[in-house]
Amino acid sequence: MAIAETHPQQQQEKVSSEASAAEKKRWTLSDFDIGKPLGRGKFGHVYLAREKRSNHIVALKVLFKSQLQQSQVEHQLRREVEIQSHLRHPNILRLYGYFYDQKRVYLILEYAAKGELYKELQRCKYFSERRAATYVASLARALIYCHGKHVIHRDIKPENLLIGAQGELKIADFGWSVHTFNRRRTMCGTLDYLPPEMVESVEHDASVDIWSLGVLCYEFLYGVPPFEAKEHSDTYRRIVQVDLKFPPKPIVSSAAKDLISQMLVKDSSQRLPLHKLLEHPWIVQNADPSGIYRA
Ligand SMILES: Nc1ncnc2c1ncn2[C@@H]1O[C@H](COP(=O)(O)OP(=O)(O)OP(=O)(O)O)[C@@H](O)[C@H]1O
Repeated sequence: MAIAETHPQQQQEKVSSEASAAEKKRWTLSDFDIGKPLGRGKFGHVYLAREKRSNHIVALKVLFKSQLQQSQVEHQLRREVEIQSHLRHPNILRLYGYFYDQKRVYLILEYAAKGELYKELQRCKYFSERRAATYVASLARALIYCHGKHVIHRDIKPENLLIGAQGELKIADFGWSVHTFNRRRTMCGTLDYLPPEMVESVEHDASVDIWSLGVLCYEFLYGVPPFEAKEHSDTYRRIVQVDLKFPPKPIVSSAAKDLISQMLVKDSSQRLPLHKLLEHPWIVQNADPSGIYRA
């Protein structure tokens, strides 16, 4: 598929290695037929679009440069594009490429046909254990993949999750993600000189995603996040104290509560590692191995 070949890194490499070769293809708006609006975000709009040559359906996110500049998020966007365009996983929304004109930046994204997860959660109030476990397992797999590439998401929540055509979950927003080792350091081999606390800090930092996944698992099953409170300061206090309570309704199995309790642990080194999560009885018994929830 033509469109998959053109993430920015590849464009860059091709341009430098084939400097004298024929002009390298770059995306422009005229490569796409624009369809219905899919939604709007803080910085622009998202449209259904079709790449004319391949007929491939994508979501085209149009961001206004002026708004990005005003909110000083250009740096964040650059990082998001750099990170997301290099990730290939069935549960991570693909970013195929980008282009820009004078006023706008365009992101060519995988189209998630079933839309936003948080709307589904609002509609259902809370999910069944089968559905929640299937989603949690697929997110754990996606995060294991990210962490293996030293990428920490840091912002796992229902608003950042989309649902694909088959019902599979897709992590969509990498705006707060970080690449924990800069490439020079790893590639030059200076890793050898890093002290243990810095080597360990990768694992250590990655455990923030385990916490967020625990919060998300709770929210899937109860319909509200675990440390919710009227005032910000109360939520803050409840998080710091890990004031975790399981309400009597809806009824949730003790296996699910056990898993959540093992993820929402204050000492980050004691949180259940994601590969262990996949072996937890609640996941094994409830998650659909295909990663697809069928109603
Ligand atoms: N790849 C996609 N496939 C299908 N629908 C999408 C896709 N990306 C975005 N949308 C829809 O467009 C809406 C706006 O997306 P966008 O990412 O711009 O904003 P947001 O995530 O809601 O907010 P923010 O501006 O804070 O990032 C989403 O809420 C979703 O409904």
